[in-house]
Amino acid sequence: DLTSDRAALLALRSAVGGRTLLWSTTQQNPCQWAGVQCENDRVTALRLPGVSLSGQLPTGTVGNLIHLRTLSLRFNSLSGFLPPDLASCTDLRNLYLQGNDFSGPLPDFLFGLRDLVRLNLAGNNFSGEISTGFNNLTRLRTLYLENNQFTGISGLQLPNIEQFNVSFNRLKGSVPASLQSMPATAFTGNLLCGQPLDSCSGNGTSPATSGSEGNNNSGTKKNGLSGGAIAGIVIGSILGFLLLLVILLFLCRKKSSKKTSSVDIAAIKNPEMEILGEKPIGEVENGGLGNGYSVAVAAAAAMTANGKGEVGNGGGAKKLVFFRNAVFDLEVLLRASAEVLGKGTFGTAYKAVLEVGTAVAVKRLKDVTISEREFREKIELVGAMDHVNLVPLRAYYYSREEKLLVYDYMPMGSLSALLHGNKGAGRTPLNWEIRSGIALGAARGIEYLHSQGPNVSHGNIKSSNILLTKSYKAHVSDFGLAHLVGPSSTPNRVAGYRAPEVTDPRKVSQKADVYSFGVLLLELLTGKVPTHAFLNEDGVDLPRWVQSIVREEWTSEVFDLELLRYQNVEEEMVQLLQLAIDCTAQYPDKRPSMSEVTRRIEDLCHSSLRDDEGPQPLLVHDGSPRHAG
Ligand SMILES: Nc1ncnc2c1ncn2[C@@H]1O[C@H](COP(=O)(O)OP(=O)(O)OP(=O)(O)O)[C@@H](O)[C@H]1O
Repeated sequence: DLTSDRAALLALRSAVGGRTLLWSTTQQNPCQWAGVQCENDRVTALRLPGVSLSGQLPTGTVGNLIHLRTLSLRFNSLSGFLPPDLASCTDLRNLYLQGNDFSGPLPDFLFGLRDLVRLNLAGNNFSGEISTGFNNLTRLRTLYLENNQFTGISGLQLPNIEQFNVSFNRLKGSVPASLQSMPATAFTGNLLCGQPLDSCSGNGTSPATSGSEGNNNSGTKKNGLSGGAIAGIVIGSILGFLLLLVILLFLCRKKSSKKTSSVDIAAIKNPEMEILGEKPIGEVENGGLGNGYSVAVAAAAAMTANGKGEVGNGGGAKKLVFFRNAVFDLEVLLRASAEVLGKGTFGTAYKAVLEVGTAVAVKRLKDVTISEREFREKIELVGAMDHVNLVPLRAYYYSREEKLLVYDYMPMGSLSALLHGNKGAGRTPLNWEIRSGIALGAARGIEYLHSQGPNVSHGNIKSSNILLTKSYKAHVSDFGLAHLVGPSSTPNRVAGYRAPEVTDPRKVSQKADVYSFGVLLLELLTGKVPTHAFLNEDGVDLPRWVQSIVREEWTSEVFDLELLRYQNVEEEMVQLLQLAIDCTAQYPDKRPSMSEVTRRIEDLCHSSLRDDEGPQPLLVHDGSPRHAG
């Protein structure tokens, strides 16, 4: 009953201490204690992540909480073996023990916990074989065992597993057949071979064809190309050749019209502009709203010269180049007015609202020091990026005097404004769901950029470059612009996000993007602005401030008060915090890749949605009860 559960919790408190000491023993009902959750007068969930528990877990503590469904003791300093009486907790579905110092081989009783759905033992000192006992756990969907000392993995059959990682152990041999569809990152940092890693043949230790899993198919598959693959290569080559031909023709054509290319936008003889009596674009900078001129009008003026979204075929002017089909009517755009959205590193951004109500954002770049050719090459690459979590660049305009970029307008503005803007009444509270969703969207956008090649990076990740739709979907903006402008135009406010190794803002590596993203995560979690202002206030930057607090084991002190209202997600918050800390590691090599970052955020979003199996089991159509997950 609850009395015995209370006694078990008190035994835990006296054995491993930590912030469980804050539990009020005068309170008879343990269900009120931080991290404890009850149902029907029994403790069903115990979550004590990052509360500096230390030492060995003795029997008679968690093992006596026999109705536990979720046990989370992650990111503490627990050590030694797991208590054998944990075997009594047969209702356990979620067991999170990552980030401790547990050691020894995995105890057999673990494989008697048949209801286990999620098991995370990553970042401990477990050793020995990853036992085939796991094959008994048919409900298991998540198994994280990375960063331990495991030595063997053969015979593992987990056909239902969805999330799996055994990277950075001491595993040898071939990857078990049932796990070959997992990404290679699930196995890296071991001496494993075979799909999805390199083929086993050649090293003599564990050839794929004679591997313990005996997957002969995978061996033969790797050695020869199928007819389809050969046909694909041939067709691909022909298409590539044709593409090259088209590019060459395009370049020749461009060269022949080079003489006319210095005509700028203001010089375009456009009747619409004369009717409107607009000022030249150079006067806009200080005028902003109300000077009777809009950048969009200038852009539209440029666009209407041939009515097809391209200026100057034969007129001698430059082109406003669209990357995709024009989504707005140019005639309508002509009548749009612009308002200043703000000045940024690369120039001023304007919002142009069309008569029909649609809006575009137009950015006027300043300090573009690179040549026209280089600019066009780089901006073409930017325009080619296409992902749901990027702000699409619709078009650009280049002349000696003016460089304009036309983007989709994002109605909810930036994450920065959302986090640090209106703090008063009427503000929409930013709950965990919104924040973690933004983190995930932004991560996916950046991951996509990084997937374009090892040298493709964003270069300017920060909260004012994460723009939001009405449903708070995150879109990464400004990608690639850092490579277009001179170093002089980088203001101090970027400094809070910049990785320590970055000296030239035009040369920002992917790992430096990861650092900036880590700072952004910290900003999301703490609600603090990572600028120089912050640095002056506390004498250290945001990553170091957070690290110092976490080191002092007061993890929850760092979180934004608005977030702390959502106690049931503290586990996920701590996990995201840990990720942010990993991303802001001083040395680039120690930081995770963006795809790893995305995966980890996906996992924790996943677990915050499905971590708790509520008191009411879900009913499936056949009427039998089914637990979520
Ligand atoms: N497509 C867009 N939709 C809505 N708002 C935008 C859009 N692009 C930029 N903004 C907003 O306009 C303002 C100025 O943006 P801009 O990108 O020029 O500068 P920044 O993001 O503050 O700094 P940086 O230039 O270093 O990225 C910012 O508040 C930004 O959130």
